[in-house]
Amino acid sequence: MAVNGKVALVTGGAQGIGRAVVRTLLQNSAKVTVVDMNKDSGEGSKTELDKEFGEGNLAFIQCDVRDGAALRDAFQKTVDKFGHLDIVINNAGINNEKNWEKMIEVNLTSVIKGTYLALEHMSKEHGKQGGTIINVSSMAAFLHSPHQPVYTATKHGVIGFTRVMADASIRGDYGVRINALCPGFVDTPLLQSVELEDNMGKFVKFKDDFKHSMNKFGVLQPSFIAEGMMRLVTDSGLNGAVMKITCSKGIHFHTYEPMSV
Ligand SMILES: NC(=O)C1=CN([C@@H]2O[C@H](COP(=O)(O)OP(=O)(O)OC[C@H]3O[C@@H](n4cnc5c(N)ncnc54)[C@H](O)[C@@H]3O)[C@@H](O)[C@H]2O)C=CC1
Ligand SMILES: CCCCC/C=C\C=C\C(=O)C/C=C\C/C=C\CCCC(=O)O
Repeated sequence: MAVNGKVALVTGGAQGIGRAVVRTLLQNSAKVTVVDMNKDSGEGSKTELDKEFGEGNLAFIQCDVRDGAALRDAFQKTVDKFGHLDIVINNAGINNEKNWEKMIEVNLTSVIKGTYLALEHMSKEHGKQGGTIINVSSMAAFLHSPHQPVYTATKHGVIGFTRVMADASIRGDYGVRINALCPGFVDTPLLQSVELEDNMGKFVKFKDDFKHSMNKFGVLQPSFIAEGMMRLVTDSGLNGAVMKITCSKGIHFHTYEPMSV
């Protein structure tokens, strides 16, 4: 899929990985809606990106992705403003082992909601023209990040859900590609949460282990994750692929046994 003239919606796009992805989409002449709960960084980012790429290409909608009605409204507003929807990146995520029920809502339930809403606006089943969905998981889904049980569970969940939906899309002829992206450690504000009892709860006592892991595996830059994301968006041969990005191997794909049915 060529990105020029396409319309994208990125959750959690106000900072970190999401912001880098938004910037790359704008560089490639897409129209983009950022859906994020953080008003200050969302508006600040919009001001900067408007200066760089011109006004009218980027919309910011303040929205907590856990609020299903508000998320639905954000999708509708994107279509009302830009005319259609082609690319949805379910990226918003948190690290909070203390409030783990909230983390499941943000990291998994909202990815499911975002995927179903994306299909309503893009699937041929709904009379739409097709598109692509990328759900952000993590290398934690493969390495079972130590002392991070619920974060790890949510990221496993994102992969399972995404792979099944990719298969459903083929069988149902939705015309929508659905992929998961799994970065290793990335230099964003989320990474700093590892130091905080408010985020890690009783697991904060293992913060030195986490830092050791980061030193061992290395920390990626958000722009490199955006590069991987663009490959998933543009390569129409990749439905259902699970992309991994690490310092040691760069951008690569997880391989699975073929399904027996
Ligand atoms: N930073 C890292 O090392 C890695 C991050 N990831 C995943 O990448 C995704 C993005 O993470 P980062 O950019 O690192 O985090 P970040 O904390 O820098 O940015 C996350 C963005 O999501 C927004 N957000 C959080 N909860 C929200 C909610 N309920 N509703 C709407 N917006 C919400 C925040 O306001 C923020 O702008 C997450 O899903 C994360 O789990 C995956 C692997 C590694
Ligand atoms: C384990 C500490 C987590 C701190 C929480 C904040 C950020 C979350 C980060 C991730 O999602 C990534 C987690 C784990 C995988 C890290 C590296 C894998 C690299 C593997 C390799 O290079 O082969």
